[in-house]
Amino acid sequence: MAEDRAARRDAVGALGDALRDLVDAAVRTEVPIPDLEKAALLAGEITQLLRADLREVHEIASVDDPEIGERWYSPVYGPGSPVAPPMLVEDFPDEGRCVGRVTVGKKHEGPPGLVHGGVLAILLDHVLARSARAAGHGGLTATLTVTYRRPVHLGVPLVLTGRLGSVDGRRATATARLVAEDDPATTLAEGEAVLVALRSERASEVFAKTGRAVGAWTTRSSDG
Ligand SMILES: CCCCCCCCCCCC(=O)SCCNC(=O)CCNC(=O)[C@H](O)C(C)(C)COP(=O)(O)OP(=O)(O)OC[C@H]1O[C@@H](n2cnc3c(N)ncnc32)[C@H](O)[C@@H]1OP(=O)(O)O
Repeated sequence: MAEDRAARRDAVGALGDALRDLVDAAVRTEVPIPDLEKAALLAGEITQLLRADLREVHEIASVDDPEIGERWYSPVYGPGSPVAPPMLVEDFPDEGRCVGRVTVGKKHEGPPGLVHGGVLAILLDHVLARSARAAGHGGLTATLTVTYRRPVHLGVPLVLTGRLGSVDGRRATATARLVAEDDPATTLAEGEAVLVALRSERASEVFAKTGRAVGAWTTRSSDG
């Protein structure tokens, strides 16, 4: 079974890579209209193939690991997600820190040539929540503050560092910083968040429709 899941994860990742290439080509192409029309038909055929067996919208993917918290279709880091940049994230739980590495492409453009501010917010939110989660203080984002200091260009390798700050009961704070890999001294954007772990009875209520225990995403590790 474990081997089946590993093989499926590989296949999901390969499809994700192919679809991200497709999305990149789709948002950059200047081919003639007949070619656009042909591409739309071909895309429809792929959709039909995949729709033969779909999860319900609340169902967790068979490739996911809700106990650890990894999600194969995360819009931030999911190997299977066509909309994920995707960001690669490394956890340093003992330091309450995580580091994300990402290069944002055309599909996430805001002002011409620049990364959309909302996309920067999702990337910051992820490393903020994840730095707390990695250190055992998982929770939902209650507040998120983003400060945009410099324009962030498409196609530039970026590094995001999230750090757990204080922990007080179910509430934790975290801070994050975004820089270009080749200019780590210049802050491009900063994030601050308050993360609140759900009470376990509330978590059961909120996530009932998934039919699974999802503590990895919502509660402190000490809550089980
Ligand atoms: C390996 C893979 C990793 C995976 C890593 C995962 C990364 C995923 C990142 C995704 C993060 C998200 O997008 S999360 C999704 C977006 N966020 C949400 O959907 C949250 C929606 N909001 C809510 O459900 C609620 O408002 C909560 C849970 C935030 C709080 O409700 P509650 O649980 O009833 O809280 P309550 O009892 O009132 O308060 C508990 C304590 O928190 C404080 N508190 C509550 N709200 C706030 C607030 N906005 N600012 C300050 N403090 C607050 C209260 O004062 C109290 O402190 P005291 O009196 O005890 O001192």
